[in-house]
Amino acid sequence: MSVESRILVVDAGNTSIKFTAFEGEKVLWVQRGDSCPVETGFAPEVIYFASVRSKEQSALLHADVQAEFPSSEWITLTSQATACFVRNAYIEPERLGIDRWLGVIAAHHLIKGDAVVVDAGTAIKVDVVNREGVHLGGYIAPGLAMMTESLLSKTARIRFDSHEVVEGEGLPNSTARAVTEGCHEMALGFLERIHHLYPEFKWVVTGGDAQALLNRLGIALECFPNLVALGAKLVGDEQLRGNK
Ligand SMILES: Nc1ncnc2c1ncn2[C@@H]1O[C@H](COP(=O)(O)OP(=O)(O)O)[C@@H](O)[C@H]1O
Ligand SMILES: CC(C)(COP(=O)(O)O)[C@@H](O)C(=O)NCCC(=O)O
Ligand SMILES: [K+]
Repeated sequence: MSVESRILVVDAGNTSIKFTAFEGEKVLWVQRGDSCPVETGFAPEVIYFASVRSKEQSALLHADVQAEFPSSEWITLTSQATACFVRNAYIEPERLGIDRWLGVIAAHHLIKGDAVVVDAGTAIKVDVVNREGVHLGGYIAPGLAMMTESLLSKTARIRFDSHEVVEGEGLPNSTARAVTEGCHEMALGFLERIHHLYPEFKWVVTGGDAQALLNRLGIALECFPNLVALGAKLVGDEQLRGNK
């Protein structure tokens, strides 16, 4: 594979799909959407595909992307016991979400030390990996939108318009603030409890809701929006070298 190889990473989460175009190690562009970007002028030699969606949805997305890039080689990434000098904590390694696996691998290679990885998306995932690259395990909790949605769908009177969600002073004094800030506090309390256990670890955050959480979290952390894509690049490149 040439140094300037063109790679497309497809990271399909349960809410959105992130498409990341690499030329060598450089990220040319990132697009978030529900289907493959078209007319990008980008011709990837290889596509690294990471999906946490169902087999059926993943197959449909595979077909959609391959139709846009028919001559590209395809590598579907799956969670393994080891990859890129990282060891998976799961008893059944393949059951660890591929987004979590790739985030842990990227964090290990970026931080090169003890790290806690927070990925705030459809779900909020927290994974711990030590400086030796041993994944110690982690948590899955509902994401911010999922928490709000569960309150709306399971109650008769929790109803509010998006324009009612405003920054306020003091305790929430409206349904919109009570729900929005209650869900934030749930997530923040969850993360701060874990921080008490791993205060010396470097905290790394990614995911579409990272910013929504970051500015209220009293923890020193670093945001890597492309963490999962970077992990996919590392794992895909290792697999590609192994196949040569
Ligand atoms: N352009 C966007 N489209 C969709 N969700 C977005 C966008 N920007 C931020 N978000 C937030 O990111 C969350 C999805 O985060 P993401 O990490 O993409 O989820 P997943 O990987 O689980 O699909 C949404 O719940 C939403 O709050
Ligand atoms: C927990 C997840 C659904 C999170 O996915 P996302 O929030 O990106 O949609 C995904 O990591 C997953 O399907 N995990 C499998 C179960 C596990 O990791 O134990
Ligand atoms: K994700």
